[in-house]
Amino acid sequence: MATLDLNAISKSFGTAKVLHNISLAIEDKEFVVFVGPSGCGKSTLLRIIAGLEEATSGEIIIEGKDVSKAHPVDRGISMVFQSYALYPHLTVFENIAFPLRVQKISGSELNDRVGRAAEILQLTDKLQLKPGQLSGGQRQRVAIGRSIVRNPKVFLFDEPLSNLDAALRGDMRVELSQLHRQLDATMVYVTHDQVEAMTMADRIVVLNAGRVEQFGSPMELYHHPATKFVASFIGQPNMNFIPAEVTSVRDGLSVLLEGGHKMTLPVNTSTVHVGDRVEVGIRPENVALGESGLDVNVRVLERLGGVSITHGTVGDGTRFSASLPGDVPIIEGRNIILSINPQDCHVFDAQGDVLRRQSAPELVS
Ligand SMILES: Nc1ncnc2c1ncn2[C@@H]1O[C@H](COP(=O)(O)OP(=O)(O)OP(=O)(O)O)[C@@H](O)[C@H]1O
Repeated sequence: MATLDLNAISKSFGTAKVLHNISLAIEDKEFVVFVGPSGCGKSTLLRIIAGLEEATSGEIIIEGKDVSKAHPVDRGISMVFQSYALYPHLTVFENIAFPLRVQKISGSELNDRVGRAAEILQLTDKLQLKPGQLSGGQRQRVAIGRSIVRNPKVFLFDEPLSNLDAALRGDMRVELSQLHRQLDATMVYVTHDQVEAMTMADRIVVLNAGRVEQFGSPMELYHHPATKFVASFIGQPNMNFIPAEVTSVRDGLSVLLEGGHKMTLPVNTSTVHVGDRVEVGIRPENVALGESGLDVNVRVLERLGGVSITHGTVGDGTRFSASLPGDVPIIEGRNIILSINPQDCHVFDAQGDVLRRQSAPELVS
């Protein structure tokens, strides 16, 4: 298996620049997920790694070797597509064996490699069926089997679960995580689904408009988002953002939140001044019903059983959601007071960059 380094990758289609100077060092056996909204460039970046698209500038290094100009089949990578791309007239066995036949591998080696892939993917009793006789999840496993038999250095996945229904997607997430552990392989996975990114990745690359917003472990991104974009993309339900005015920068950052609540937050104040506008980010799960705190008008209450999600507003109508205990005694239309621990707040400047916490070490983004 292998390391994968991207050095200053840029890509333009005509005059449209879709990737800007992307550098990433992916470690051996790492499961890295590229996540971001539609059009941010994640598929293009994956296709450049695969050799299906050429970068305008920059280098792709696999296991220390520059493969930027190498043909896709010579890069030691294997890609699993969203559309499975199975041959309907061939059996599962022949679909999985296909890349080996192209490489003129036959006999017992072919049987062994297909057999091993089928075993890992629990397809052994399906080998004589045709793709049309399989469920969506089983078809996706056949597509993955076709990757496994090639013993690639790096596996690439382009939204492989997006054609599956929600329940099956959940199952396949677990299967893919197990597969990663079993194969001990370097994997790069593209999705727009932050839940897939959070649950499967060793590290996540958050892309926004062709740039890397942040590269870090799921919990780093959750606890220490570098930008408002990352903060709003990672975590369910989404983080709340309340406009605020800086009232003091002595002994922490004191702010007056829209709606009148005052707080002093333990963040680095070197780049903000009294009178500046900032936004305070608060996760729905970081609040509790209290005696003093944020005054929220509850518009809608969603009882999910174990938790209740309230959707409401503060101040002049800024939306605010809270995740509270299932049986919480709340009535729609009434106001509630939510207490907030200043340690749980994130503060973003006018550019959307986070003000680092005083206590937290600087994180490399
Ligand atoms: N062959 C192409 N020619 C011109 N523009 C392209 C081409 N391929 C992609 N683009 C543009 O590049 C940008 C990035 O596309 P890309 O498919 O990489 O985004 P994505 O993040 O994977 O989005 P999605 O989740 O919708 O697939 C988009 O603006 C897209 O229109």
